[in-house]
Amino acid sequence: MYDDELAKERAYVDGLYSRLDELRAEKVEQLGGVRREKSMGTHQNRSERDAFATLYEDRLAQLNAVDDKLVFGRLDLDDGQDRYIGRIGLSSEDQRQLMVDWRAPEAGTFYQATAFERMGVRRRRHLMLQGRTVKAIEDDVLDHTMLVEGEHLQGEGALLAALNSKRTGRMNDIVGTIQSEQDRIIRSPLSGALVVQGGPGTGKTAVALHRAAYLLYTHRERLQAAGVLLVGPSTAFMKYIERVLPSLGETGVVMASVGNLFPGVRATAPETAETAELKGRLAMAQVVANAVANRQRLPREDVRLDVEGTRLILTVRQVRRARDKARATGLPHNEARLTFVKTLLRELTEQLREHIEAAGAGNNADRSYLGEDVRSSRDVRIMLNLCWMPMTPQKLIDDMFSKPEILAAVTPGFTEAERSLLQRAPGAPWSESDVPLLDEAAELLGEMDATGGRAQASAEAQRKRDLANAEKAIANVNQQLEDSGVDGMLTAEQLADYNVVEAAAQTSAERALTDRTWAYGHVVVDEAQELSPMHWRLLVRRCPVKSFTIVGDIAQTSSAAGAISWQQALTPFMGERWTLEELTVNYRTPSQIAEAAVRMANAAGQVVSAPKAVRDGEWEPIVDHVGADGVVAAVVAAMPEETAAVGGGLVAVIAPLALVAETTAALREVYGARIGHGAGSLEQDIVVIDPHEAKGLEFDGVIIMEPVALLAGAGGRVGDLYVAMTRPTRRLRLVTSEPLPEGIVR
Ligand SMILES: Nc1ncnc2c1ncn2[C@@H]1O[C@H](COP(=O)(O)OP(=O)(O)OP(=O)(O)O)[C@@H](O)[C@H]1O
Repeated sequence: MYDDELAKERAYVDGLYSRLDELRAEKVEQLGGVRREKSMGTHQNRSERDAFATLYEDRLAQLNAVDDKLVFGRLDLDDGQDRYIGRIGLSSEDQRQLMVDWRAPEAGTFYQATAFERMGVRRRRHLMLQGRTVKAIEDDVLDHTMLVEGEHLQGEGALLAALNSKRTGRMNDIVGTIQSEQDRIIRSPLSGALVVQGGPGTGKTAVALHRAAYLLYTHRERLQAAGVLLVGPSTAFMKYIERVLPSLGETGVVMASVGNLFPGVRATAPETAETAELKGRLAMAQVVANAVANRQRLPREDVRLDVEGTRLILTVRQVRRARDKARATGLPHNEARLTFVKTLLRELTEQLREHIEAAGAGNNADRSYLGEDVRSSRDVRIMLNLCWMPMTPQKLIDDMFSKPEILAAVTPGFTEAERSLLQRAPGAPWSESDVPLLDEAAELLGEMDATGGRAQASAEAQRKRDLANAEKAIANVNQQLEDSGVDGMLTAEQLADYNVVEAAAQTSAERALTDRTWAYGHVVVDEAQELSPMHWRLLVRRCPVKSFTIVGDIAQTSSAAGAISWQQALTPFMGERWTLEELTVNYRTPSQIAEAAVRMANAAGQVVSAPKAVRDGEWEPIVDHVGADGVVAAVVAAMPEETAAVGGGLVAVIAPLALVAETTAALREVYGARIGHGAGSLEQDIVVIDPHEAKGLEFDGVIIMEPVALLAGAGGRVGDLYVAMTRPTRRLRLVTSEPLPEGIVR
């Protein structure tokens, strides 16, 4: 019986792959066609062909990316029809539906139907493929009249098979085994902010990625031009997840770690918890505003300026009036500078004219050069810059933190201790908590080129005003819709429209990455508990319609600037416009290890959501007590046992930052290139990382070094140790020179 069914499914799946190959060949043919014609015809013809070429290339890339496990399910329905569910939709040449895209409404029952609520489904079949071959099938029979003796197919559950598979250092999609509580979240409406709270391993990252793919599919018209931004905690994490969306047939999502959210800056410098917390406070927005105002200075007294041998006087009053006029434009600093400079140049030119006329010197021809004389005077240029210096965000923030007199001037109300937390050397590398400050500065400074390329500056200023108007209009429309109880997402089209500013041949994603003012249609934030209020302020700027998916676990917060509750973190930015969903099942960590992590957190006085683990493991956590100088050696000694236990899987050593380098070196002496460390080293089978880098990742086996140090480094929170303990899918070992934190051992 089973073999017959298997043979039938194999034949059907062969047919699906043949169709996929046919479509691929078609696209290759079409692409070849437009490429051959490319150099001919008018400019318009060429650009049309370029557009077609891009379209075919995208479709071809999508067809290539979905090859692995193309299909994973089949539904048998009450009406006698069956329906195959796969990564994309496929139809035969005569438009017969062969396979439904998992995101289509009619595929929803594959994830939602239960024996209690069948939703018209008699049987759900999981097809488990290896390469292009169906290796096994497994049925959930929902209609019990179908349960004929001997017909109920057995086999290891598709879910457990996925969970028990060895980790590769890259996240896989879960499209074949999405559980119903996850599916409900993935398919939630687009508008507003959705917060997904869930303990470790509950699939938050998986859900966030599948939701991004779902939203792009379901709201393609609204989202394709504006784009979707996905924000994660670190570059190692972004690398870990980077293959998931392409495997779901989506390549257009813009992905950025928190440190990369400001174009042109890669912020990775470490920083103390106290400094990060202080820089993350909302009060820093005012500090940055003060720093900008500080660059709009008045001279202490009237100044004399030399213009071609003539002495002119610039009064404090004149400068103040010009400053007020420039500020009244409401433009950002660099753009308002034009008004400031023009006003003073005009007044100084007038003064020069009066001097020359009074002296009876010069003729009309000379006078036309007066303006130029004033503009090119060294004294005048220096004075104008001193009073209103054009600035880049980088220079503003760097000066503010490295020049004590500026720092003191812009931080009234701060204590000396707080100022010393902010102080640093000029040109010091950027940290993650600098990113929102740079963004805030860029917002207040505007574009640099305000006097040089005037046409460009005024076009840019016009664009900014248009953008601001559109945002205002959106806010109004949203408010009206909200007041009348209607979903407010009509506005994404408008967004898309005003993003199409310089419609170049770039994709939205490419443009969005380099454009700080890009307004996304939706933003997905992973590990969101780590974000400071200033980070949230930046993210809301990136998505004025406030359409967000926010996933995280409050108990895993380890940043001192991070969230204590979702309410506290989000209310300042979203008001009450957010809803909370919870995920309750832990798919990663075996019960023995998950329970030890919860006991440890509880013993430290922290309440954590304790999701139910779907699997029991083979081992309780293993503990090695060693002398203070024996920790590194103990890790090296334990490694053969650990790698053997996970049989070729991935092993991670999670160490306090201070021990990472020494441990990596000691392990390399034995294992050479098998040892990776730091971001992007997940291809090796043994890695050494610190708790920050471990966020969001998972490994077959984990060795934690000095758990007490992880607790101590986290400023009273259990986040780092809790995160580290919940990374393994199979085995956990702790190597400690101090008494173990309470709760870990039963
Ligand atoms: N429905 C599912 N089917 C198969 N695997 C799943 C499913 N849900 C989650 N998983 C697997 O469970 C593991 C944990 O998922 P994920 O990393 O998304 O959890 P998380 O909630 O983001 O965890 P953390 O907060 O601890 O980083 C991953 O290997 C993921 O593929």
